[in-house]
Amino acid sequence: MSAQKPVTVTVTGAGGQIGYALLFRIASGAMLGPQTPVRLRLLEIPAGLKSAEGSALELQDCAFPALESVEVTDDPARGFDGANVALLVGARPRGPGMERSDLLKANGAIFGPQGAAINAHAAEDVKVLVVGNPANTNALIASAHAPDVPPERFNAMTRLDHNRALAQLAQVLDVPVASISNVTIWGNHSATQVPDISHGILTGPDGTQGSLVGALAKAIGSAQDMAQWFATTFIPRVAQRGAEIIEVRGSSSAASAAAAAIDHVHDWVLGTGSSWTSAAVVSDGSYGVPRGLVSSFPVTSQQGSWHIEQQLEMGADVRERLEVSVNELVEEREMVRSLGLI
Ligand SMILES: NC(=O)c1ccc[n+]([C@@H]2O[C@H](COP(=O)([O-])OP(=O)(O)OC[C@H]3O[C@@H](n4cnc5c(N)ncnc54)[C@H](O)[C@@H]3O)[C@@H](O)[C@H]2O)c1
Ligand SMILES: O=C(O)C[C@H](O)C(=O)O
Repeated sequence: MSAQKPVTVTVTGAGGQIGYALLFRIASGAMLGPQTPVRLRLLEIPAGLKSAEGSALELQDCAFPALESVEVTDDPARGFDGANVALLVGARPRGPGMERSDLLKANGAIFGPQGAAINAHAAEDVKVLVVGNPANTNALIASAHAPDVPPERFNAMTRLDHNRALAQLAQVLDVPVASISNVTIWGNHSATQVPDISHGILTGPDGTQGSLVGALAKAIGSAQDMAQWFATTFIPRVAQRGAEIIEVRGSSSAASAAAAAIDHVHDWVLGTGSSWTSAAVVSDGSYGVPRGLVSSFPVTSQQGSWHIEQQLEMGADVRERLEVSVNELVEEREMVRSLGLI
């Protein structure tokens, strides 16, 4: 994707909460750079069209220099036609009394056909980020219906979990977020996700780098207190932050989810540098995660492709937690298989 060439970006669920927080940042150039012309396609179901059309009017009123066009449609063939980047946000939320299998079934009916439409109509270089929950397995479903698109191009979003972890750490250490690097979220975007700080680096104001774990032990009191804080405060805080937001706000995270989607695609397309981030990508078998599952890993991006960081040492605790999260992904895959969705 060259910098000046127009990029077609499709957003599903564009009339929803995340859509409203996402569209204006894409159009302003926050995702692909201010010099990259963007053609936006807003894909909705009929019930969401009015809301998406309202956003299209507001986008026009912003007069963003990089925004070439906006089109609203409820036709997936048109919505994904020529798409270079597709953000699959629209999903069926969990309703009262709904089981996980009901949710997977309802979303299979969305992500299967959308995967097929991407396969048939998107640009050859399409990159797909699934945000709608359950994101990892929805990405698996969409990818299964797009046999001509390499599975590496279907990602699920764990960048919000990654950003949440960075923010919590920065707060405890009273340092800028940007001074913390090489933190990882492993596994599923669910309460079983595995935040891991064991390789974390803290960069001081003078550029010197030290161990994040060491700095935390100092800030919290001792290595033992730090381990206790990590297991009983930090991990639940990060892994259950989505539920906390729902409780406090009355609906799920929207602006922070949109910001994370912007970060994910920005880094995927424009590169990460040497520090890694977290993204759910198709497993190549690394770290014992079964091949083909969409699982979160530490990743860097160069020239538009993610690379899973290799040969990181993994402590017993991280390994055990990852096994639980991966087992959940395996169960979800079995469930969608038994429902005939993949
Ligand atoms: N991965 C993450 O970190 C993360 C974070 C926050 C939210 N989410 C998930 O993102 C999803 C969207 O959240 P939201 O707050 O924007 O929800 P929302 O209900 O406000 O909006 C969803 C929109 O999707 C549309 N939609 C439904 N089915 C569609 C289809 N087949 N095609 C196109 N559009 C369709 C709806 O009409 C609605 O406008 C939810 O599944 C939520 O759980 C994920
Ligand atoms: O947790 C949720 O259900 C919403 C979302 O996935 C989040 O992490 O905020």
